[in-house]
Amino acid sequence: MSYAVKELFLTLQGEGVRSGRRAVFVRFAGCNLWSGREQDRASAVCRFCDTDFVGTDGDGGGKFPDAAALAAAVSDCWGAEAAERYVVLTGGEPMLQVDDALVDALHDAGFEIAIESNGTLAAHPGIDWVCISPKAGSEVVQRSGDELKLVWPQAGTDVDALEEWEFANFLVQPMDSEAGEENTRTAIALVLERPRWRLTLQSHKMLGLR
Ligand SMILES: C[S@@+](CC[C@H](N)C(=O)[O-])C[C@H]1O[C@@H](n2cnc3c(N)ncnc32)[C@H](O)[C@@H]1O
Ligand SMILES: Nc1nc2[nH]cc(C(=O)O)c2c(=O)[nH]1
Ligand code: SF4
Ligand SMILES: [Mg+2]
Repeated sequence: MSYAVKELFLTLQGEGVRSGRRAVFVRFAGCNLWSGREQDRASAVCRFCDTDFVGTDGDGGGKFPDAAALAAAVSDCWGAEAAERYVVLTGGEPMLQVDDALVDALHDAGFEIAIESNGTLAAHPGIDWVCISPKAGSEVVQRSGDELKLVWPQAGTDVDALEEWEFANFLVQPMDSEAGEENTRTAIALVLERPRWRLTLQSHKMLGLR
């Protein structure tokens, strides 16, 4: 299978439990909860997306003809260091494209594989670190993993129901929007009410990283 990748870059994981870790990010093109076009945002299932995932024209992006080609690009981007090789598959929605061949090729290249997914498609069982970020109004089928990252606030979210899901970590991330500061305050209030949850901030945005 070929893969449509918007951009591919080296940075630090900015979000979640593994925030601060050196990682290659592969941002797959396309999402099943929004077309990515501004004129469709108001009618999309997911309306707060902070990301351009349309097309393959970003830095390091392109159409990769097969898993070996994409794994080679990830490896080149990481560099020679053999230890702690770490790749984050994101998007758009990565589970629209991630398959056995890609998971095997990345593992063969020595990478630990993380995913950032909206959870509407089952995560590939070979992925080593599963982060699911549920979207109100969508049907989440992937209800287990390493971290559940709830962007807050989202009207229509049943937080009690989310707490029944099988995640090792429950994180709340303020929604980046015009109401950003208020969103941070309400996220803090959620954590103060519910000790099981922890606050995570999008540190890459504060640090000027991608
Ligand atoms: C762009 S999404 C791509 C992966 C996948 N489609 C998903 O939604 O999880 C990457 C992460 O950014 C989060 N995110 C998107 N827009 C955001 C915003 N405006 N504020 C805070 N987090 C946001 C998502 O919830 C997700 O955890
Ligand atoms: N530095 C950095 N960390 C991230 N963690 C999750 C991201 C994403 O867009 O999936 C992201 C991102 O876009 N940049
Ligand atoms: S599901 Fe993820 S990529 Fe898709 S629109 Fe929402 S935040 Fe953006
Ligand atoms: Mg991002």
